[in-house]
Parts: sequence; structure tokens; C-alpha cells
Amino acid sequence: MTGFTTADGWSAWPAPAKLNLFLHITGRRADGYHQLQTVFRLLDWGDTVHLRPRADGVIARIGGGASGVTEVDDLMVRAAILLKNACKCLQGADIGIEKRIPMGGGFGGGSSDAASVLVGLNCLWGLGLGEARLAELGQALGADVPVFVRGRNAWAEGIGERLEPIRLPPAWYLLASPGVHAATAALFQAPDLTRDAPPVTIAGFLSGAVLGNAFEPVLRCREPAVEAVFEALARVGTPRLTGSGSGCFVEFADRGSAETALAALPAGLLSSGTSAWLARGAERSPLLDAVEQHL
Ligand SMILES: C[C@](O)(CO)[C@H](O)COP(=O)(O)OP(=O)(O)OC[C@H]1O[C@@H](n2ccc(N)nc2=O)[C@H](O)[C@@H]1O
Ligand SMILES: Nc1ncnc2c1ncn2[C@@H]1O[C@H](COP(=O)(O)OP(=O)(O)OP(=O)(O)O)[C@@H](O)[C@H]1O
Repeated sequence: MTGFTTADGWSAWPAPAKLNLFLHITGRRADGYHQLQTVFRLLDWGDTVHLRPRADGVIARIGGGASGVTEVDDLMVRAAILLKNACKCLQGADIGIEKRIPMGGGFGGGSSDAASVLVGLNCLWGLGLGEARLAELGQALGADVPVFVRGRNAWAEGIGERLEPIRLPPAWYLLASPGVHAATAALFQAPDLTRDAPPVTIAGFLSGAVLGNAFEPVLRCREPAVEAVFEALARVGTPRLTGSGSGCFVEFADRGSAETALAALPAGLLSSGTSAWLARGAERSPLLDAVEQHL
């Protein structure tokens, strides 16, 4: 038993949210997937996945999952089955979730939950798979899963799976979720999406070049609630979209500035179905700390 396993066999695994600090689409592959360039910033905030190994081989979701997600579609359950089959593992697991990350918000919640299941069960089942193999399995579940498996802020290319760790300065974020569920697959098909952005370099990004998100103009035009959030956030800083939206954020160098900005948001925005909160940028995923605690 490890220091963080409860008496009844459960252990807790953080599943942090992410932000895409920019997102350019540079092309499209023959299979329809889009080539992109982005920077993933992990946050010190997110869901918590609970895992308890079972000797009978059954994978079961306990206590309900993310709202509206059936057990068979749940990325956590799919991740556990994928890992079990890949390793011909005879053990099973009970899986629970404390959900905080808004769904369909571009904060990567489902992908992060899946990554935490892969990483957590790899430890609990004693499989000994390396990070690269876990990331490869994760990619079969979704383009955003590998970065959560690796647990480092990263520059990403390809369909988001070619990752290069990147050092980012400390930052706090004002996050806002307009409550609009952005359908990632449909947005990638939008006719007005810019798919031929000229490639940029890591050096260009780090030197402070202003880089946007290809989905921002599409979503602002289609969703009045997203446009309203952008207008409100523009009063306190430079708003950006994360992933395929609809979540938005403003970056600050310190917590105090972020708190002042949150307090300055118009009351009308928050009463109209938009939620806003603060989170600190992580240097590395808290999931990696959980793995170290387990060893
Ligand atoms: C927008 C981002 O969140 C940026 O981090 C990701 O690219 C999306 O990652 P994700 O939610 O894990 O997406 P997936 O579940 O892999 O893909 C959902 C759908 O989006 C489209 N898709 C996704 C990623 C990509 N590089 N090109 C695509 O065209 C595909 O139609 C795919 O069927
Ligand atoms: N454990 C899970 N948590 C959240 N969503 C899940 C989960 N399992 C499956 N899903 C499905 O995944 C969809 C996307 O949810 P998610 O919260 O990952 O969105 P997202 O943050 O926009 O993703 P991304 O930024 O990776 O595109 C949900 O609408 C839901 O149908």
C-alpha cells in the first residue's frame, strides 16, 4: 500500500486541465486530421480520478461519471480497457471521478481523465509500461491525451502528438467558460477555418510574437455567448480561446493581478451562464507527483 491509498483501496490521481496558448492549423492529412502547431500549458487545477484495482478483471465506473457520458463511451473506461487488452492484464479496476473541468470547453478534461487512468493503472497493476508506450496508447483515444500522459508543458506539432517540452514562465490565468459546448469534430470541418497558417517556430513563440487560435474567429462569429465573453475579458487583458473552445482565458504574471481582473468582470457576464475562475499555470503535471508518491 502506498502513502496515498485509502484503507478501502482507493487512490487519487490528479487530472489537470490544459490551455492552448495559441493554435495554428498548418495543413490537413489524407485521413482528414489537421496538422497544427500549438503550445500546451498545464494547469495546477482540474479533475481528480479515483482508482481501485479489482482482482476479478472487471472494469467498472463507480458513482456516475461526467454528466451525460455513458459508461461505455467514457474515456476513462475506454482507457482502462485499452490498457488491460494491450497488456493482457487479468486485473480490473473501479474508476470514479470528481469532475471540475467544464466539458466541451477546450480545457481537455476527458483527455486528461483518460491519461490519468492510463498512468495510474500502469502503476497500480504493476505493468511497467514506459511513458512513450502509454502516450502511444493514449493517442488512440484522442489527440490531446499524449500531452497529459507526458505531463510537461509542450510545444506540439503533427496532430498534436509530436511533443517537445517547453519551459514557460510562471503565470496565473483568469478562465471563463461561456457554457457553450464546442463540438471539436464539427469545428475542424468549418468552411471558414484557416487551415494554411504559415508555420511558426518555438523561438518565434518564446520571443513574444502574438499568435492566435484558428478557432477564435469561427466561434466568435457563430456563438454570441463567446463573443460576449471576449468583449468582457478584453476590458481586463488580452483574451484567447483554448483548444476548439468555447473556454477563454487571460494570462497574468501573478495571482494578485488575476484576482483584480476577476473582481472587475461585469456582473452581467457571470449571471448570464458564464462561469469565471482562476488557476495557476503548472511547471509540470501534478499527475507526475502522484506517480512519484506511488513508487
Ligand atoms: C483542438 C485540440 O483540443 C487542441 O489541443 C485538439 O486538437 C483536439 O483534441 P481531441 O479533443 O483529443 O480530439 P480527438 O478526439 O482526437 O478528435 C476529435 C475530432 O476532431 C478532428 N481533429 C482532431 C485533431 C486534429 N489534429 N485534427 C482533427 O481534424 C477529427 O475530426 C476528430 O475526429
Ligand atoms: N471522462 C470524461 N470527461 C469528459 N468528457 C468525456 C469523458 N469521457 C468522454 N467524454 C466526451 O468527450 C467530450 C469532450 O469533453 P472534454 O471535456 O474533453 O472537451 P474538451 O475540453 O473540449 O476537449 P479538447 O480540448 O480535448 O477538445 C464530451 O462532450 C464527452 O462526450
